[in-house]
Parts: sequence; C-alpha cells; structure tokens
Amino acid sequence: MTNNPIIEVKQLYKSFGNEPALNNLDFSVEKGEIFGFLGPSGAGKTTTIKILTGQLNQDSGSATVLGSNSQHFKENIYEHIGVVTHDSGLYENLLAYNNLVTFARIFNSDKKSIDPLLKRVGLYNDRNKLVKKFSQGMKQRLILARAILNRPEILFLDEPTNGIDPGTTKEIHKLIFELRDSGTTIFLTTHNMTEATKLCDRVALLNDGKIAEIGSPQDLSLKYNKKIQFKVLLKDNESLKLNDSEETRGKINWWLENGELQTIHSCEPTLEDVFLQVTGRKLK
Ligand SMILES: Nc1ncnc2c1ncn2[C@@H]1O[C@H](COP(=O)(O)OP(=O)(O)OP(=O)(O)O)[C@@H](O)[C@H]1O
Repeated sequence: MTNNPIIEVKQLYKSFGNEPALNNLDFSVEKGEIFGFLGPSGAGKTTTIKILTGQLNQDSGSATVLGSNSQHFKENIYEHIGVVTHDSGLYENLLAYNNLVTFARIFNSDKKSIDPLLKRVGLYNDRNKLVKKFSQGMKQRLILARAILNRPEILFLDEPTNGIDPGTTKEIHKLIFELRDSGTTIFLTTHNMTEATKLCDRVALLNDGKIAEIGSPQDLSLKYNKKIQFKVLLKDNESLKLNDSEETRGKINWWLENGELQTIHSCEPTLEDVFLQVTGRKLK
C-alpha cells in the first residue's frame, strides 16, 4: 500500500460533558482502501464520522480530509465526499427518482446518471414509487445511491447494513467493492466483525474512544493467534479440535498417510476473538 493518506487524524479528542467520547485518536486512511472502524455501541464511531464530515467540531487535535482541515471545510468539499449516516433523511413524499433529481440539482450532477445508478442499487423498477412506501432496505439503498450520485472520492458509511436483511446486505457489500475498485476510498463503521473481515482492507478496533489496534483483519488475526489449533474432520465423520503439539502433528501425518483425513483447517482467531483479547470485552 502506498503512503498516500486521504484522511489524517492526529490526537483527536472530543468530550460530551466530562466523558471523553474520543480520546486522542491517531490514524490515517490511504487512498483507495476500505477502512473500517469497528467497535461496540458507544465506542465513538458516529462521533468520528461526524467530525470527519464537518458535522461536529472536536475539542482538540486535528482531522484532515482530502487535504482540508475538517473544522474549516469549504462548501465544495461535499462535491467530493458522500455520507450515509443514521439520520440521512430522504423526502418521504417524493418518488425515489425525484429524490435523486433533487440531489442531482444540489450537486450539479447530470440527471442522466440517475437511471444507471438506480439500476446499480436494484431500485430501477421502483423508481416511480413514493419513498414512504419503501422498506428499510430499499431506503438504505436509495440513501447510498444519493451518496454516490456525485461520484465522491471518499464515501463515509455509518453502519451501512445495520438492520438490513441478508439479501440487501449482500448487494450493498457488492456495491462497496465496486466503488472501491473504481477508486473510491471507503470509511465505514460497523459492530459486525463478519462484515469488517469481509469488506475491510484495514480496521481500527475502537473501544471507549480509544484505538486498541489497527491492521488488516488477517494481520490482526495472525498477531493474536496465541494458541495454534487445528480443526480436523476424519473419514468416519468424527470432528476434532486439536492443540498444536508434536503428538497432534504425528496424528495428522498418520491420518494423511492412511487416507483417514477428510478436511483440516487451522483455527485463527476471528476479529471478534481479537477484540475480546485486546479490550477484554465483546463487540455487542
Ligand atoms: N450529542 C451527544 N451528547 C452527549 N453524549 C453524546 C452525544 N453524542 C455521542 N455521545 C456519547 O459519546 C459516546 C460515543 O457515541 P457514538 O455515537 O459516537 O458511539 P457509536 O460507537 O457510534 O455507537 P453506536 O454503535 O451505538 O452508534 C457515547 O458514550 C455517547 O453516549
């Protein structure tokens, strides 16, 4: 990965009353990566997104996005970033298509891009329906379509699939990969470790407003793989979980030589396990 930060955060601190919500965060996001902020409820994920998108000011420290200080964004920054948060509203009494027309006008985007975009998020056949008749998943896809209408360089997604059915989640994941592949940098928050493992090039594990670890899901999993174990399925369908030892390796060799082995996997810790090891708490 090149050293080309598109987001740079230094000693970012924010408190509400006496409680720090963000306690001196330091991290950077490289151009073109999917970067995940992973943490339980109340960890500070939304607060971070709000500061990075100029919706909230920090108490101290700095956040630089596309070379601009987040406390002094010029209006045109929003031509380059897309934001999807819990309170991203839609015009409920407008048709889906007209919702996007309204935003295309604000962003000075070409109306011609609306239909292909509606097809891309699977809403083309519903474009002439009122948004108030949409399901939660359809609304989420329309909000996503709106956020990418102006082809942003960075897309901020706050819990993009929270409360969304598995089918829509899969479509949203596909779209996120397509956007990354076409050069968009994605900053997303989630408390879903399966989602983070699947989507993110790197994750920051956030706990009580502090970053406990940063790295690729694979590197973190290997770093915290303290107790090496193997999961073995034998030909007679016996399933075993074995700690790594000379005895285990001897058994595995014997099963291999005698055609007794059906499958064998090493058991690296999941991000959820890593989170528990690093912070002493579960993600949910
Ligand atoms: N406007 C506010 N006023 C007071 N406290 C706030 C405010 N916004 C956030 N907080 C507090 O700051 C901390 C971080 O909140 P934040 O919403 O950033 O967490 P989160 O990780 O996004 O949680 P969730 O996954 O539930 O959305 C929490 O303790 C929350 O109660």
